Amino acid sequence: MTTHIGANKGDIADKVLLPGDPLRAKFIAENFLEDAVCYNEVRGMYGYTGTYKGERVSVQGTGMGVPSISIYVNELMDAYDVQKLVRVGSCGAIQEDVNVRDVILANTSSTDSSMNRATFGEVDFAPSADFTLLRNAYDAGVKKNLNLHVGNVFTSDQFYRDNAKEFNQKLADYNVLAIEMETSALYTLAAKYNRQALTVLTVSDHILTGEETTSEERQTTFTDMMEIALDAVIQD
Ligand SMILES: O=P(O)(O)O[C@H]1O[C@H](CO)[C@@H](O)[C@H]1O
Ligand SMILES: O=c1cc[nH]c(=O)[nH]1
Repeated sequence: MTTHIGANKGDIADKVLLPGDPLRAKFIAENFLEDAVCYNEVRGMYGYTGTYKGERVSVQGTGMGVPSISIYVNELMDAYDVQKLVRVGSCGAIQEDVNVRDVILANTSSTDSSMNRATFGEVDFAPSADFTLLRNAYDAGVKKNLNLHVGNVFTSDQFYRDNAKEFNQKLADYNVLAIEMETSALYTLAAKYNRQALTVLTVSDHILTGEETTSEERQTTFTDMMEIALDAVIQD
């Protein structure tokens, strides 16, 4: 047991999918895992372990934002010895050629989170994806004929930002593909613990055009992302 996860060591697989939304964790467990068992309900942040194509896999909700995902990822890596972690999240696109429901693989993440400044001071640490997981997910996405993008995403500390238009335009000018709220922390912690991590995102809304999906769709229908994340995490 840890402060936020009510599981015994061994209840959690060494490969874990990480949706922000705990109900997306439940959906993945119910629709993709065989013999799924719920190991965590603390704070309603569901965690399940089952098998996918014969491999033991867990799925753990992380909540929203860097402080929340950092709690779960620290505990998963430190106390449960999790080795491979793939975030399956939603994001808002800021490029014209990235459309709602497209899938993004984050090879790196920029951020305004203070977490890395607290660790590195003046140095800008570059949080990066694990190459093997990235390659596996890319190959799985190509096989499924997805509209796939690989690039830099922005991990934001704010969902609602005062100077959003100007700020998002600056990010877009520097070729950032989309905005979400957790990846920089996941990649930084993976580097610290020497583990493998990747973020796979589905574009839930387009920040430039205003097009968006419903909360139900965000919870249950981003199945291409879920499948390529599962296929990536079970491969060597
Ligand atoms: O859909 P999830 O995984 O929660 O990801 C995105 O959605 C939330 C904001 O609505 C933030 O957590 C953001 O990163
Ligand atoms: O963090 C997020 C997620 C989806 N859409 C956004 O605009 N931001």
